[in-house]
Amino acid sequence: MYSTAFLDIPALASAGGSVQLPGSKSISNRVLLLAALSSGTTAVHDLLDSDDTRVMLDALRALGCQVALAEGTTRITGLGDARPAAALSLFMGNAGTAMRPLTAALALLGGDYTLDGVARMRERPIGDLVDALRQLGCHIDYLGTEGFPPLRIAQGAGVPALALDRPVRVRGDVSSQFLTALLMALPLAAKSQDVVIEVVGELISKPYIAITLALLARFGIAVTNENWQRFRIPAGSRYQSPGSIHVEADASSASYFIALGAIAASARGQKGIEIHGVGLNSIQGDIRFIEAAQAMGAQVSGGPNWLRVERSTWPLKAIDLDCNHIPDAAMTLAVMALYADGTTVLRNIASWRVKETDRIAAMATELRKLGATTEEGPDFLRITPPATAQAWRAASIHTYDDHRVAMCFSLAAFNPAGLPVRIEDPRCVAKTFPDYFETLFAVVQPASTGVPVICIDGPTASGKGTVAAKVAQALGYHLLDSGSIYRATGLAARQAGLAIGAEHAEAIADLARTMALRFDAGRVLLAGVDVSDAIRTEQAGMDASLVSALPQVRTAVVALQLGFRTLPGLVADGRDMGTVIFPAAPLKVYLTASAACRAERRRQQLLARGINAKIADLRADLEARDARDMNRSVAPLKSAQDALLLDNSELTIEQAVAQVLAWWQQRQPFARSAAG
Ligand SMILES: Nc1ncnc2c1ncn2[C@@H]1O[C@H](COP(=O)(O)OP(=O)(O)OP(=O)(O)O)[C@@H](O)[C@H]1O
Ligand SMILES: Nc1ccn([C@@H]2O[C@H](COP(=O)(O)O)[C@@H](O)[C@H]2O)c(=O)n1
Repeated sequence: MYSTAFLDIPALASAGGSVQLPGSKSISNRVLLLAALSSGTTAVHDLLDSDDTRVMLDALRALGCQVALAEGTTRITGLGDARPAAALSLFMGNAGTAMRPLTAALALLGGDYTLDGVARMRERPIGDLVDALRQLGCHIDYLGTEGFPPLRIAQGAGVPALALDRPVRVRGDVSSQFLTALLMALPLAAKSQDVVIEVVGELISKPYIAITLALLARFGIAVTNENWQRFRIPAGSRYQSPGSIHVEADASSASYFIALGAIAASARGQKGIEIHGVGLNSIQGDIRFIEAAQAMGAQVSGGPNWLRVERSTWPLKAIDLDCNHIPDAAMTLAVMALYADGTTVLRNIASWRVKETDRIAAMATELRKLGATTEEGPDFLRITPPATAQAWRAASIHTYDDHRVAMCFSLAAFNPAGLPVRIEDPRCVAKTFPDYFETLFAVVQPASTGVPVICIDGPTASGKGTVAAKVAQALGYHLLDSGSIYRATGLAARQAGLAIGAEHAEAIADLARTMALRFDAGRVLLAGVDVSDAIRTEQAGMDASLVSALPQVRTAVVALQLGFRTLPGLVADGRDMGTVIFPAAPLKVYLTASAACRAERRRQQLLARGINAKIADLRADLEARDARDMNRSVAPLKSAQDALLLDNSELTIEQAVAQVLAWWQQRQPFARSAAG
């Protein structure tokens, strides 16, 4: 997951391969609550692991449910007749699928609870649900603004006598989650008589209600659906754990990859994108996004648990669509509209205004930043794509703490202008799809501009490694510590009993080419053994300097280094990154510091490892190493002609990092366009 301030996605050209989607958020949180309300233990397979499901799990644990995770299966032991003795404060984050159903369930369980969430949750309406529960006789108070969280459910003395002799009425035209919440909770009250729920107004998002009904049936509650207007829960209803249940992958998450297949040219040798975990028979309403994508020109095939999507009509066809049946996935259509042959209109999407953010306003604003023309109404959005490739702009997409905004705008990186897209706060995808960007990067290829590389070269102990690691971390880029490749080669040569010199150049080059070197979470593994410390000694540095002077060895490790250049970008540190390995890199830094300063830094570094070395010796060693690195015949250490010099003798690490990042920002197009 990317936890950086922003994530720059370079211009993309094609896609191909297969993706496995995470479990559905809607199904996961419904299953968790139903398992909690049942007696016995339910084994939940493929549960989504995300912010919103964690919120639900935390709440269930606080209520007294046992939750155990082992080998990808979550086991929930239901509450049975147990109730928490003391008052509980529950934090719901921004998870509507936890806040609404838990409010109803807790009101019907009895007890004292406070339910709150993040600032946006306090703006998301819940009044219609609370009204319905109050009608029944439940005691619920608002602790802030009327109609919005935080709430207090105050039924320490137990659930009051409920008015079940008449239908419970709830509005269906603001959020279908209110009805879902009642449907999941009211079986608790349907003991000696049927409970009837009556929908007031047109019921929106019926497919989500269909999911609720299907899952209730799996947990033993057979609700009668009377034309989506009345729902009857039969007397004597009891939640019964199915024992084991599988969570289908998220159909809304599939929308980004369906759109990807529709937008991106197939990568060489590939036939579009294959999506696993959800298929044509999905119980989720958002699967009907496929029909919308097909209407725009996508070619979609599939089976029970998989889909394949290929680009067909190009440009895509503009559509005018009532999106009430696919409220979440329809946001993806708004970005597909950027690639259409005219104006697309998405209608009947008023519910977007009360989601994680006001999604109509958010989408309109961010699409405009890219160069599109948009018009928004109370329940529609009209999108006209940029008229020409030149009319596209590199935008920094504000994501409003809304996972779907972040995910769907990643697809703007296929713009014909070859511009990158900046996604602000990429971590927000953790709500439903923590590894979204990693999954995307595994199946897309960059445009001709390539994957960006920042090179940081310089002499020994100038701070290259430290600065490079921090720059990479700030940008979410990969890191190539090229020195460690030479260090590992030196170690491998010693282990093989080879003296390091020209006479063994071929043998050492063979070792370098074939050694099983792996970089894993900051550790260096040689033939499966962690050699991170062994290659950091002063002797290993000298050996590295010797092997790196052998031309055969340098050639042997070129491909390995080039292989690090993967999406979304690379920071490479070494001696010849900017001069030889990545000569076209868009930013090259030559990082240096005075010899005295570098020797002192090295002394401090060794002291931290409990090694006391003389500063004069250290300085002599590093000057000898620099001299060899600078004077060897191949790829000598020198500043690339187009490198920027950074002498950090007088800088802190943070200042050096800030300078490199500032130079990188100057090379980005976002700053200019973000204001526009
Ligand atoms: N302003 C600074 N910038 C970078 N590093 C600094 C700075 N001040 C102190 N240091 C310290 O200098 C030491 C050497 O840094 P580092 O190991 O990153 O250098 P290097 O150039 O990668 O060395 P080598 O060439 O041996 O791999 C580290 O302990 C680092 O914390
Ligand atoms: N691109 C590179 C990187 C390193 N070397 C040689 O390896 C030695 C060790 O490098 P460190 O950065 O880990 O200290 C270094 O002294 C160089 O001789 C290289 O040649 N090219």
